[in-house]
Amino acid sequence: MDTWLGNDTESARPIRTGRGYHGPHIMQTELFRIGTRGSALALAQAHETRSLLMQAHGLPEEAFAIEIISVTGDRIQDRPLSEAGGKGLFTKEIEEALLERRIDIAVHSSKDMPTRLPPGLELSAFLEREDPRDAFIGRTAPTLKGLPSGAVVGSSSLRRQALIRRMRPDLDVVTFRGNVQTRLRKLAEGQVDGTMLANAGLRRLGLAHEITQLLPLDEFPPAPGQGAICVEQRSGDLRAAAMLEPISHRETATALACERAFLGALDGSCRTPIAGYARIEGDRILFSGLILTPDGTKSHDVALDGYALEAEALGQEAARIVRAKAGEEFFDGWA
Ligand SMILES: NCc1[nH]cc(CCC(=O)O)c1CC(=O)O
Repeated sequence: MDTWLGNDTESARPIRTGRGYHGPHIMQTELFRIGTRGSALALAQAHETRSLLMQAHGLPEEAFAIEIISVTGDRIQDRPLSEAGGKGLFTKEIEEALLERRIDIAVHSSKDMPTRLPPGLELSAFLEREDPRDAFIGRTAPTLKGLPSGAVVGSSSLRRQALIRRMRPDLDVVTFRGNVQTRLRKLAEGQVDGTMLANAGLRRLGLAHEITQLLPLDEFPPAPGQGAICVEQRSGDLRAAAMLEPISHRETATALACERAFLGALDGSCRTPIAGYARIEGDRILFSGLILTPDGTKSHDVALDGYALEAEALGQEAARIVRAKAGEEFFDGWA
């Protein structure tokens, strides 16, 4: 068994943790393995999670191993992911590693997580959410509204493409893939006049200075889960649950339960432009959702509030409302 204190019985003493849990099931000297994709953003998120765990449990860095796992979504670079089909392009191999016990937890962007997880796995922690807004990075104009007619904006997200077309039908929206750094390089090379990325991701990468405009939430609502890191574990793994419990952020978890219920009830796939954002105020939750056609010409919105305790039911209710407003034919053409 790998331990970070070595197998020498002298040094393999139990660790006292600050707020510790001391159940007999917990082998505190055993390495805790954190699985992640290898992109710079994924690694930044895994490091952030590790720091929080170190702080919460008074553990040194050596208590953790960060395991990089290659996923299909990162290997496909030549076509839009919506064409590659299937859900979980960023999660499948990582979830296999979890189920095979090669890792103890997996750190993800909530936005990339399918609403239904494989049996035996669960999302057991959501870290405090970063700013959920989308950011515009303009090369020839600082704002989306300031771009001249015919300017080219690159985005790989169907939601962003639809929202840009809704706001500026006169722009040329092109598919733009690659990780954050690749997209910034393509922008600098002049392939496009501007691009959109999540403020949260840019901040985590120390690239917030590249942003020329932050889009308001009402004009440019984010994807469900945007800006929130989530952690997945095997159901019933008490050691992982105890490790994650102190770093989980309750308000974020509540907001995410609502947003993911909305997405799940709409059966959101990669081909459906769906936006949804929930915020907590005291014991209340306020949700707004939007569905669009990919060309941005038609959209239906919904805004609801309720008790935070009913977050999931509120998300489902919002989905029913927006579905009824849109009519089933709205989904037919492009579902
Ligand atoms: N699909 C890629 C992805 N997944 C999560 C983020 C941003 C970080 C976040 O939303 O937490 C990004 C990049 C982007 O949209 O700019």
